[in-house]
Amino acid sequence: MLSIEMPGTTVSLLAAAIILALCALYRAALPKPIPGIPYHAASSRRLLGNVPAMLAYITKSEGTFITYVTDLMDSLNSPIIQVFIRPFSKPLVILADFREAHDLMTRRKEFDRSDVVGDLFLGVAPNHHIRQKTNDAWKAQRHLIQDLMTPTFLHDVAAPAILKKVNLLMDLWRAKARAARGHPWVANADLNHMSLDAISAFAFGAGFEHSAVQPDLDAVKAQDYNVPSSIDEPVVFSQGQKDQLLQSILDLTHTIGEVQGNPSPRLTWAYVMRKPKIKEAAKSKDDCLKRELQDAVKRFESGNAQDVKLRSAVDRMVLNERDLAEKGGRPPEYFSGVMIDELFGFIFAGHETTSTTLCWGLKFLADNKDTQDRLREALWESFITAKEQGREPTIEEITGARVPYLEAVMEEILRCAGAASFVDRQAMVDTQLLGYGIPKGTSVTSLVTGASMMRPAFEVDEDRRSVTSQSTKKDGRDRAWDPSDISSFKPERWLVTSEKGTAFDATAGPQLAFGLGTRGCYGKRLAYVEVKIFLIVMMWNFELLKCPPALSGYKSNLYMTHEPRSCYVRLREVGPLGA
Ligand code: HEM
Repeated sequence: MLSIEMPGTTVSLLAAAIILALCALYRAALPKPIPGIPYHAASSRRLLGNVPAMLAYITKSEGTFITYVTDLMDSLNSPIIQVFIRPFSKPLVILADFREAHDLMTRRKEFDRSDVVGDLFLGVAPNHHIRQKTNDAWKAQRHLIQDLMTPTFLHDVAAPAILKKVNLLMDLWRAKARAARGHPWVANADLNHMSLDAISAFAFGAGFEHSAVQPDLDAVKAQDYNVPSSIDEPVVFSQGQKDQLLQSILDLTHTIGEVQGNPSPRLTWAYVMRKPKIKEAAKSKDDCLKRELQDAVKRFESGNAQDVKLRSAVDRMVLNERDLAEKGGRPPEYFSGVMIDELFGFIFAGHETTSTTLCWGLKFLADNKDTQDRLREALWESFITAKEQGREPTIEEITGARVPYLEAVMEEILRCAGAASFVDRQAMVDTQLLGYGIPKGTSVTSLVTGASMMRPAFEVDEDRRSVTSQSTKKDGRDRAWDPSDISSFKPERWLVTSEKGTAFDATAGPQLAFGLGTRGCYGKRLAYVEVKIFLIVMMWNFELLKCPPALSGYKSNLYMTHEPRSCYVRLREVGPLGA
């Protein structure tokens, strides 16, 4: 047997070298606070930074990362703090000040899309433009999905398809309301499935054969339900079996939530994407997207492209790629990774964000009867012909209507929900924020429902603000909510009254729900269309009754979006079609 003998001094030197290397590694992993920006002192001395304190807080208070940093900001009395959540990485800077966030996103060229967001979608859509910095490649890729948010496309193609899906949800709710006989039931999945059907209809057309709501409706109709003895006890409805494709899509989007806030997202993705279930889900999703693209290409190639009616976002993207290829003198790449990921992007960016917003909306409306009554009155007045004829408003009536109170309700739901709870940017150079030095590469995340948005703002010395932020104030273009009712759900804050009457003012005060600036939400207009159709049709058909306090809490979960923990509905049929 071969044995290696080492002299004692060599062993000691080796041991010392290992100890030194471990010490250096330990030091490198320890948080490196950015000078001046407040932080939790004890966390700065721990390898895992704020993570242990945050987990303890979340367990104790049933809070989330959002409530943790909000409380930390309060205790440090600062609109800007830093937290340490990734070993070996720069601190994450958290900002809760609308004026500075607005300035940073709309006027400060030193900030761009952050790597944190890029990492979040790495596994499911590595080629999606959300991961790119704002450069020529990003601009070129956005051409692929141009014209999808024009009023013509939204009103003529998207809205009718979405209305069909909302109507299917109304059928489900009629069936449930009749079976529930005044009892509440949990509605998160209903809205989640309707939003998945709606965004799929936008992406693939109203004729897309997969539906998440239909099996739920079939399941409710197939069963007799016994209601509990107490009227406040919820009825538990069984869900239908989803087909393989929709289940795959749900599984894939769910993985994004698992990676959110993870200290090493790249490693996690490498692991997650190798799981057999997720690998299979990704294949099933890719096969479906390729099939949809192939069908669209075939339709356009078999006839005169000008005469083929646009049915979906896939159709528009195929035409865009054809035109871009022609202009660039290259063959079209209809089935590239970029086309596939951009298409899937509609779903991962537009599905849960919208359904979570609607879940919060149901809660706010159920708990604010006056708002609900006023909204229904405003809708009855706007769609007077439909009401008199005892029918639902048509899609033309819906898309053509401007109802100030409805717009105010939508804006207020978006403000209070904060479904996408952070808006990220990254410093591309060494720069300044609220008077503190921000090293190049630092990610800065703005809280969508933090101070100045849903809580009174922190005081900030004017001279700590950026030059551009100061000039906004001097020009009288800064906006702030009245701190006395900033936390309340109050649609009226978005209305202005003049001698011409009452109008909706989108600039009445701070709003960060869709981010801001060049990298603000691409799908914002589609989201408004979906929320508008849903609210009109839902208000037309149902009254949302208050649920018992035990089912009406405002605690939330933070996965991919900021979701209400309990979203129950108790529905009574109303209106011209009501019982
Ligand atoms: C109520 C629903 C929605 C909310 C609350 C929401 C919110 C957001 C937010 C906060 C951002 C980041 C903006 C920024 O960094 O400034 C974003 C980006 C984005 N959203 Fe939405 N979104 C919604 C619906 C949609 C829909 C329906 C789609 C597509 C069909 C969509 C597609 C996107 C895309 C592609 C981006 C990335 C844009 C870029 O990086 O250039 N979103 N969204």
